[in-house]
Amino acid sequence: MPAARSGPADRTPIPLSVLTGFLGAGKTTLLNRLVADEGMADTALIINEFGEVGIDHLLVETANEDIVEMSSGCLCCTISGDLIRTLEDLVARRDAGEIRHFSRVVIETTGLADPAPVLHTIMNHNYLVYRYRLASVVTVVDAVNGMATLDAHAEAVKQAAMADRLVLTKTDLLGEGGSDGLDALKARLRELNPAAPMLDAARGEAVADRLFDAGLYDPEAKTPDVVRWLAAEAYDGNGHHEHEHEHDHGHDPNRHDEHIRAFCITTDQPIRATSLELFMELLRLQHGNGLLRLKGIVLLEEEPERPVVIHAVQHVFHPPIRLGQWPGDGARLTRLVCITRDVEKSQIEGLLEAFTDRLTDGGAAFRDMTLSLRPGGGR
Ligand SMILES: Nc1nc2c(ncn2[C@@H]2O[C@H](COP(=O)(O)OP(=O)(O)OP(=O)(O)O)[C@@H](O)[C@H]2O)c(=O)[nH]1
Repeated sequence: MPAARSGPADRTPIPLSVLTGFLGAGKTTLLNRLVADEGMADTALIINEFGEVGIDHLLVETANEDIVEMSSGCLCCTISGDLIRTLEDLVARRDAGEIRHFSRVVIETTGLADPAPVLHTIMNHNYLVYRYRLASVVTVVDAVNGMATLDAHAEAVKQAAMADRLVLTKTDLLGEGGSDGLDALKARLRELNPAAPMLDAARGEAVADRLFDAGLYDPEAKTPDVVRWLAAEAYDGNGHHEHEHEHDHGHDPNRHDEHIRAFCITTDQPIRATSLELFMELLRLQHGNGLLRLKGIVLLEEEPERPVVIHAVQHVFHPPIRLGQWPGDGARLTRLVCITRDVEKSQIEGLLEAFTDRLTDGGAAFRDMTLSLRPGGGR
């Protein structure tokens, strides 16, 4: 196996994407196409079994029993032991130059899997959290059965709501008159998840670069591209996506979608660094389960010119990242985009206000009472 390493090991955290989607949605079919995609050349793909992905014709070299290299350069590996071991092993072999250098990891989850525990596993691991960072959640949705699956399964709704990219499969099977159904499915997905681009697999749109380069960092420039990542404008406007349980549009109130909220909270009130930590901690404790995704850029009182980027998937918060300057038009505004299940905008807004309110000195009471519990709390 050729080693692509020269000099010291690259310690830049490796972007990691999770590919999910309901049973039979078309994950394996998509992966089959992707392993031949040149855009996968620097990717290590983690799947459950080689048998599921018909890779034999693309196989170039077998590094060992768990890892094979495709003609595209994509490394394909099965889970050996558990996911933690596989990820540790991959990065150790890359550092040692035993396998081809890769700069992206994609993990395929099984059909019923909730992607959150996969991310928890990695982000709660003392070492892996520094070697990998979440780039994107990609959710495959079947255009033929998608509506029925969303009606029947809360997990499918959750998978769609927490995605950074949505891939529609089987649109080729819709035929004449199928476009109404497709439009309705797209509208439903858009309401669940206002910002995630939808890519049509049958039209060849689901290529590696469009699927997996959805993280905070611009893959070319390797600098944070917060404006693209937050896509805060997708949550603006008519408030339709913030559907605060009005039940005025004839939906079955038991539909799983009715539990999902997608909204953006904006404020020009700065927050102190310690208050931000407490805000995140309380958010995690009170609403972690329902916080499907949270992405944000935050105005700090101590250093208003250097915003902090925060990112959470349910109970797990990434280590915050401090930027050198404000992105885009430079407006110094805290923006939090949230996709939640059974958590209202007013609940998160209220919590943030408690920590930014000048009258209460930015939640001084909370801070003073709780800081002693968190020795050396900041990252
Ligand atoms: N016509 C058509 N068939 C598709 C497409 N995507 C998937 N299929 C078919 O749908 C079936 C299920 O696809 P898979 O790729 O196995 O689905 P999966 O999500 O991996 O399924 P699980 O591993 O069971 O969760 C297979 O028969 C595929 O051939 C598509 O875009 N068009």
